[in-house]
Amino acid sequence: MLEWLGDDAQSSKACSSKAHGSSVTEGLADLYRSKLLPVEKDHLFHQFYSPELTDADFASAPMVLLMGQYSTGKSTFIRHLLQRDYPGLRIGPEPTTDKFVCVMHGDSDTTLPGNALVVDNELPFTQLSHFGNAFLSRLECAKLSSPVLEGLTLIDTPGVLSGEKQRIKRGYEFEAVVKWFSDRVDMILLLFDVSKLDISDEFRRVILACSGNDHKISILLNKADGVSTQQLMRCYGALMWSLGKVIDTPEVSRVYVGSFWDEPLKNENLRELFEKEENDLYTRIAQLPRTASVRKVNDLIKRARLAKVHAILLDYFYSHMPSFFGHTKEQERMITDITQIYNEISVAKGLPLGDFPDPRMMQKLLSTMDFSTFKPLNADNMKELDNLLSVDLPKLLQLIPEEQSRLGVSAAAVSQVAGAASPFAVMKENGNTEQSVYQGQWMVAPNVDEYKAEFEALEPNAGKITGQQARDKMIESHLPSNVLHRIWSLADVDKDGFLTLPEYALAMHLVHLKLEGQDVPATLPDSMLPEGLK
Ligand SMILES: Nc1ncnc2c1ncn2[C@@H]1O[C@H](COP(=O)(O)OP(=O)(O)OP(=O)(O)O)[C@@H](O)[C@H]1O
Ligand SMILES: [Ca+2]
Repeated sequence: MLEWLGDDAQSSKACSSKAHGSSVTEGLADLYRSKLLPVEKDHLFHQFYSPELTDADFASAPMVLLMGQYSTGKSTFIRHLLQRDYPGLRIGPEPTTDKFVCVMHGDSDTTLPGNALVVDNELPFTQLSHFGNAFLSRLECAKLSSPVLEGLTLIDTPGVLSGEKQRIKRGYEFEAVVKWFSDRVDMILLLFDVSKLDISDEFRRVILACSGNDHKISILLNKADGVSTQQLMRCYGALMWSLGKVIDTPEVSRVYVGSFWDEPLKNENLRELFEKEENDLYTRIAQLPRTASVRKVNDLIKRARLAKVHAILLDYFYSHMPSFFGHTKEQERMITDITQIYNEISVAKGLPLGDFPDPRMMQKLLSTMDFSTFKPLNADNMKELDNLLSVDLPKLLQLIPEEQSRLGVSAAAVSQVAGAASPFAVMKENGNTEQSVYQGQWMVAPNVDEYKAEFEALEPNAGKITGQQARDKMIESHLPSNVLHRIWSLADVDKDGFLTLPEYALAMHLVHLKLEGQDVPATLPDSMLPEGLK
């Protein structure tokens, strides 16, 4: 359902893997090492803020972080997006996911425990080792082959429960981990269940941990088919109201309303809206590989500006230490007066106050340090850093549109409908791997005769019914359109946009199987086609 590129699966693979190893990301890694890292090292940047960046931090696929209170449908959403389960996936009405799971592309299905994940230098998770063993035992990587994951990594998270007990039981700082991820991901999806809109204190803290990354937040109002249209409108209002108390400007975040799974809709009234919303969301997600390059450059700009201010700040502390006596006293004075010092430096050097680090955080860290061990500014290194900010990074930003067109990443291709003939004009199927019970044969084969009367009642013309006629009939099942679309793609065997009786029988048989709880097969080998279609 989420096809990265046009029709040609092969070329799409080639392009999407190239997209992360692109010249922009390589250029960024080189610039970081030659022009920013020296300043970071001179002035203990890694002790104050975040560790040294690795090549994997630059080359990694874009990431989407899914968060929500328990049972809001996070894991189900991932299954829906991938059209299959990830290894180790558990779904249920009780709190089920108890780990952070990095769901990423791999040639075969495997899971990797947190300890192994954080020592893999090829992956952008090495810094997570700082959160300690209690966290690592709650971290996992699930690898699987999926076209969606070729351009994207998904982070499933444990549902947020309310209550102090859960906090203590965890043994690691949930919010700090969320902050780490939210700084690095490209999109944060906050899931809500229409029937449980209250935001617990715990979840509020988790959302607050994302602050500074508010622009990455999208909201997903899930299970929306479970209420009437009128109730839904009320829910929407109530959600914005409660979010307004947590996020500064919740109206800026896009809210996607729908029911993100493959089951029949409980309320048909809003089918069209849900389809459009789902389509919009998937188009947004499909565009992430493209926007990720811009995000990476912007993140580096942010980091470089902070490193500059930080270097000047530490140089100030160093040069204001008395030469002989009164070290401790002077140091304490500077820590107390830190905001005044910020102002002084801001004016003297023309640096915006917004670039300065949180003064309380600085006061805490500085209180354990000896200012006389800091280094004065290295003029050459600072010149390189200024050059990075004023010349190199802006130049790199300009390169991005060109690179994107070369890679051929086209948003239009993503939301393109599969074969104009499909009356379920939603999304493309994704050619996923066969995970179902079929394995090339029916348990109960479709019986064409059974559907004859039904088919005749639709008044076929020259032995065929139109896509529209089939649509009206198939929609009676209340199945969501993406499922009906997949069924249609399998049943319209000759792809002429019409259904003959055997094709119709095949379609309705698949509809009935789906309603009985079986998955729609990914492909139908000839041996599974009814008589008359082989
Ligand atoms: N769109 C939907 N409409 C109705 N029910 C749904 C929908 N999506 C998921 N569910 C049901 O909600 C329950 C919770 O789903 P799921 O386990 O995916 O949630 P979760 O957010 O991952 O939960 P946890 O935080 O506990 O891991 C399951 O019983 C699932 O079948
Ligand atoms: Ca889950």
